[in-house]
Amino acid sequence: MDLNNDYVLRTDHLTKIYGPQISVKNLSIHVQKGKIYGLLGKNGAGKSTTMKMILGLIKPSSGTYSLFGKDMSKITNSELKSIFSKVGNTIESPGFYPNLTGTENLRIFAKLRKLPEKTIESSLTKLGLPYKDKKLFSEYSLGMKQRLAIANATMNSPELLILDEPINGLDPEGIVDIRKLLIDLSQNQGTTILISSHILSEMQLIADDIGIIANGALLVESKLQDLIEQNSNSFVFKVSNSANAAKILEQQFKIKDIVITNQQKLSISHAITDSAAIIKAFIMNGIDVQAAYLKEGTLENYFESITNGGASHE
Ligand SMILES: Nc1ncnc2c1ncn2[C@@H]1O[C@H](COP(=O)(O)OP(=O)(O)OP(=O)(O)O)[C@@H](O)[C@H]1O
Repeated sequence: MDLNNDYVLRTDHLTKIYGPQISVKNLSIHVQKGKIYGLLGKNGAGKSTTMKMILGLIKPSSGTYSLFGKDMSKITNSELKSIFSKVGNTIESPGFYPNLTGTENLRIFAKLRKLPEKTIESSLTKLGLPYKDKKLFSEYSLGMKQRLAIANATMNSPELLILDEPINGLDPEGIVDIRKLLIDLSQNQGTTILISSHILSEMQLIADDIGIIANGALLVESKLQDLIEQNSNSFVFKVSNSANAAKILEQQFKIKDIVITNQQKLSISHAITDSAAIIKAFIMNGIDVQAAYLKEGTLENYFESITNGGASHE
């Protein structure tokens, strides 16, 4: 990534230790102005802990971070207030009152921020929630609760929006709505967004940049596009003898970029068009073929390969 860029948020070796547990380890991430940054990791990877440190909800054990160019370990209380007035988030998960409606709940937060009534209506409408209806928060579905949290976080048009797993619990229609909203906020309003998720197919559709964390440590930080291009399609064969199969690919088909995964699996690091001819050649040489398929260069496949196991899909 371009390290000379204009960062709205930057962490520098941020670390959080709970007793024997290192929840976040030397994490340095760089979030550029107006971009959507996807913080990706399995459950327990350290995403929420990172976000809580950035929001000042928990204190880092070591390391620093800056918001809007200000080193947060060196700022005054009044600067702190003005910086956080430009940040919206869904992590503090405002104690929404169960016995109030969505509108009544947002009205409380709007009053605290001195926002007019019309922002409540427009925030709710943008998130597909009813304005001034009778449904109590306690009767909301998980998806509606998520939408209300995002409506609350975006109500004061924050410059930086920090969203912890905002699409968890949403139905497909809800996911599309949130995707459109976030892309609109980033592209048309210049909002910078840090979003955590383990739903990689969705992150591939919205993120500009990504950081992948595992066991609290950053494994990779990259422009999403670069990462997808560098990890393009591959073609996989599951066979009875991968060493012999590799020889046939090299000698008969002049294919060079072959990766032997194990005795029964190998892949070619690009898409191929003559898989039928290859399978025929394998069989004629006494090699059984259990499977032959194109593995797309998706974020999900990349994530699986570097985290050694696969994303959580719950
Ligand atoms: N207050 C705490 N005390 C002790 N350990 C904690 C505390 N908060 C988080 N942890 C641990 O730190 C690690 C990272 O947790 P964190 O919630 O940041 O992960 P996450 O990536 O957000 O995962 P999830 O998606 O499940 O929330 C986990 O092992 C968790 O058990």
